[in-house]
Amino acid sequence: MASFRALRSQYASRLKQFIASAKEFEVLATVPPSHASLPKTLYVLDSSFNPPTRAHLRIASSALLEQLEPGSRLLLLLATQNADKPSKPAPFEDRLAMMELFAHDIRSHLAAIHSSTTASSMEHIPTIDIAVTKKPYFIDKAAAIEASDHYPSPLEQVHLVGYDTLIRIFNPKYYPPEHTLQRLGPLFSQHRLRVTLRPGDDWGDREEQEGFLASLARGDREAEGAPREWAQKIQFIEGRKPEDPPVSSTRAREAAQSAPQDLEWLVPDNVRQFVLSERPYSEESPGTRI
Ligand SMILES: Nc1ncnc2c1ncn2[C@@H]1O[C@H](COP(=O)(O)OP(=O)(O)OP(=O)(O)O)[C@@H](O)[C@H]1O
Ligand SMILES: NC(=O)c1ccc[n+]([C@@H]2O[C@H](COP(=O)(O)O)[C@@H](O)[C@H]2O)c1
Repeated sequence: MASFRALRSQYASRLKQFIASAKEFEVLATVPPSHASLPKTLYVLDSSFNPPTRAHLRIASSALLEQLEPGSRLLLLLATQNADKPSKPAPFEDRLAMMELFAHDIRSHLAAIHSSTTASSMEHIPTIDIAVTKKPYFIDKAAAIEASDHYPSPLEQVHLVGYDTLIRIFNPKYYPPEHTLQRLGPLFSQHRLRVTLRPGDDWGDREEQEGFLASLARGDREAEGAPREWAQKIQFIEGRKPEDPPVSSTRAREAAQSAPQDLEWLVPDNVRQFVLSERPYSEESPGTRI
């Protein structure tokens, strides 16, 4: 693995080229870098990776463990523009460097689980792509990935999101000028969502979250343009256990500033080393921002 500084500067220059280009989506790196076989399923984890956390690790690895076979591929996707937060002149290169370190964390995690069940080889551990997009909405991210010559076509995408993001995908305010959910049609005709429950004060308890899918399946959202059949394209996954503390990037950024010992359970090992060594969230650092 390259040094943290070298990683950051590699990504800074690749990112600059991407931003200056007309491209909407680009794979900047692949872990491991060798030529991988063509994927049959593409799992996509879109995040701000600010920083990648153990929640992201669980979301990605539980999906990949469902079918640990050659043919699954994971795409870690960073959007240079967010649906809600204003874009800022950003040192995204820190996040991209952390995404690459996170890719190694995911592969080590999968290898450790795999080797405890079989005589292991890294061959079965999925390849991970690190990519950027200029598109903030999932419908456009999915279309930009489809249009990319990096992957075979057609290829089913499984978007890995938390419950809070599912709610936002189903908010008609994002789909002007008609503001109907029909715009999600192309996403659900070809792709799926794998949603991790995120029980808590902000988004309701587990029963309330499961109620979302039941309501969609009953046809309660058809007047807004969401046919009941879409419920079959959405899989709900158990989140953290009630006794475990909630993990978020916000909490990891706070820990980096005031309780670095908590980073141990908030972020995976390689990411933690980067955060402790490069201090992207310290007051003086130009990397501090949401
Ligand atoms: N603890 C969690 N449980 C379930 N889903 C999660 C969790 N953490 C993140 N996700 C999901 O992972 C995706 C990427 O997360 P994101 O980068 O927004 O992390 P975050 O921790 O919510 O960030 P921040 O705290 O900076 O708002 C989103 O779809 C989000 O819903
Ligand atoms: N309707 C949508 O597709 C939609 C709505 C809100 C957020 N998003 C995206 O979800 C991702 C996570 O957003 P936050 O970092 O704000 O939690 C971002 O890439 C954001 O642009 C998409």
